[in-house]
Amino acid sequence: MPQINQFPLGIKATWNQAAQYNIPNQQLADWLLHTGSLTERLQALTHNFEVRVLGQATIDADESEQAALVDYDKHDWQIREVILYGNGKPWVFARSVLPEHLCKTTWATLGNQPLGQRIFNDDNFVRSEFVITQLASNPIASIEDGPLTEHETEVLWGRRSAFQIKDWHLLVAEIFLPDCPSYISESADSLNSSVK
Ligand SMILES: C=C(O[C@@H]1C=C(C(=O)O)C=C[C@H]1O)C(=O)O
Repeated sequence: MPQINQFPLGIKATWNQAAQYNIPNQQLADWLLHTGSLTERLQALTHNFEVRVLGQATIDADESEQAALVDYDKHDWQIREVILYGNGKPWVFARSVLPEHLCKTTWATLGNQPLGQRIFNDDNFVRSEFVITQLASNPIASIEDGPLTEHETEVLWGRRSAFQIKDWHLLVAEIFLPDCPSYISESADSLNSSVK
């Protein structure tokens, strides 16, 4: 797996409601609007799953993220960027805006555990509606050496949603990278040959 040393990468995107897009197929729509843990869904497709933390630090969120967090000006925040790998391939680039208070208390030991393991094992979390984006370029292209992907995908799709737990809000954005199973037909033969 290539050595990765750039942080923050950021996500330069315009986010809109799903209804404003012509999502090319039902399978991709199902992945983009999946309300359960993305980590768990990906882990079910591979015996080799890994979270690679690109960085996590107390740095400013971008304008779009600040606008999406109603209490952005009231608290300190950390940016966390990770790549979720399946079978050694980069499947998802995720960027989260997290309350520094949670990062220093409840999630002080998060490290390279999936954030979803904390969120989806706590019934107090409430998820907002997804907004969707399409990216013309791969957000991790600048840090991946070697062939980026075997799968030709003109456009990359992503989603973002806010979570609330008690008085805290956080934002999670996930870009499905070219090798993500979300783009691979789930007919039994093609999926087994592509992602296992
Ligand atoms: C929110 C989830 O956590 C995943 C793991 C993340 C992390 O470890 O930073 C970020 C976003 C997700 O892809 C999830 O599994 O749905």
